[in-house]
Amino acid sequence: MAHCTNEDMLDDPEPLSSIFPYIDSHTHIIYEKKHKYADFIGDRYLKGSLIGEGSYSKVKDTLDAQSLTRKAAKIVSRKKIRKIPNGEINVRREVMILKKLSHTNVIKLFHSFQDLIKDKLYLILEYCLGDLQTLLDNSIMKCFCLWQAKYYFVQLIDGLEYIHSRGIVHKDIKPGNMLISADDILKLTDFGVAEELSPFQNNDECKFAQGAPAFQSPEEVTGLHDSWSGFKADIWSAGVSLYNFTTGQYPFEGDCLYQIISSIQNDIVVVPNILPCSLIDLLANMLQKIPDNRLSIYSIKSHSWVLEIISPPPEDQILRFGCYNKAANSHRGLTVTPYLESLHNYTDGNDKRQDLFCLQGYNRNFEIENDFDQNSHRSCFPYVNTLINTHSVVGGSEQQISNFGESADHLESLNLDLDHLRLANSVEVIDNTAKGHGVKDSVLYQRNSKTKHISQSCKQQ
Ligand SMILES: Nc1ncnc2c1ncn2[C@@H]1O[C@H](COP(=O)(O)OP(=O)(O)OP(=O)(O)O)[C@@H](O)[C@H]1O
Repeated sequence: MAHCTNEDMLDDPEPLSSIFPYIDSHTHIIYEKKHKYADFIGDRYLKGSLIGEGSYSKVKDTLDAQSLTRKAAKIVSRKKIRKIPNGEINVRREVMILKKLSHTNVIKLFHSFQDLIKDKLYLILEYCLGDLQTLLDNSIMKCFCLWQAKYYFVQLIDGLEYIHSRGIVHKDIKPGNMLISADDILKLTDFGVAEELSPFQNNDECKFAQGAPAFQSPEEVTGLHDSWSGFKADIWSAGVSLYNFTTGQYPFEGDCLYQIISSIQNDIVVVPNILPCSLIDLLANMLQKIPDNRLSIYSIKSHSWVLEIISPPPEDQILRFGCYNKAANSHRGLTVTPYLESLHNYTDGNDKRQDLFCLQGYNRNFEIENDFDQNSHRSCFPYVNTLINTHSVVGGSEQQISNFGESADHLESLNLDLDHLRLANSVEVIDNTAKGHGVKDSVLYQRNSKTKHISQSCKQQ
């Protein structure tokens, strides 16, 4: 255990919350670093820190020890969901629906399982930086520039078109349920209240209203209808989301639920006239109170605002995760590092982690070039050791290759660039096409300011 006095603490970047203080000899406060024990979900997913919390779940940063990619583990407490009406049914429905879906703009579920002893359900999901609601809430203007609003809106419509084509009505479309991946792609999430239409049903009728009231359509909130078009209700919610993206406000508001419902039912939508006419027209037609008068996905995709090209604004006008907080990294640093250290009994002192510059690799047969002894390398760099070991047991399936991405940019998005492991630009990926799948293994590191290279032998399978 590392000890340090309170003077030492001044230079210690470790947040105080992770340090346990106690009093020694009346004069000094001695701080003892809280030990982090490696905790796996199953024998494959190493848990990192909490990245989000829902009403019955916690979402944790996770390293997939097989593919060495970053994932998000949604951990659902069954004890909590038993107290929520339909709680367990909703989670099971979400898993069932996600398993059937595969689209760029829908969150990917890699794995789901339960732990009967801990009474928990686990969903291993694609890792994202956060949701659009958080991004908007943390911005000054609370809205996107038109270019960025359109960038996300088009992806939202693509995602909706896909799920509708698979007979799924989302029922809870809102910015909080749109996650953004590290490569800035919108992912629809939270299918807990989604409805899967029966294959024998010849329409998209839904009977149960769910989701956030401010985003619900008039036909859902009034309670006057036995059923309504699920697809048109999702389009209404997408219209409310677009209104929010571009104005920072909601088209129908109120101080209480009754006022919101009354506004949705009765108020005419007012769009600020500083917005372009084509956008005003799109919003007005997506927010038509009569579902039959509302635009279809097809007409939204061919609407003039969607088709017209907007030039991107300067980078500082685009909202990014972390940009509202200068100290934060726009790609959150991987938080499993201390757990990896614990797993490998890493002790600091002469902190060789600082030497490590870049790490990326894929699959089998690493050879250590030049003077760097393999064994000392392993003891000095527990991370590399872990990664090499896990590589050696990984097969070369297409799935893993696609997890690894296609370019240096994409590799960066995998967020292996934690505090101690920074990606160098020179990560090399060759032939990522269906032809060969030959991803060139590469582990670059720097020691004593000298870049070295653990080279690869990439045989194609
Ligand atoms: N795949 C993911 N990658 C990164 N962060 C995520 C991921 N999934 C969820 N989160 C974060 O975790 C938070 C909680 O997500 P979760 O889906 O459990 O609950 P929620 O839908 O936001 O809340 P509730 O269940 O109360 O409706 C989200 O707000 C989001 O910021």
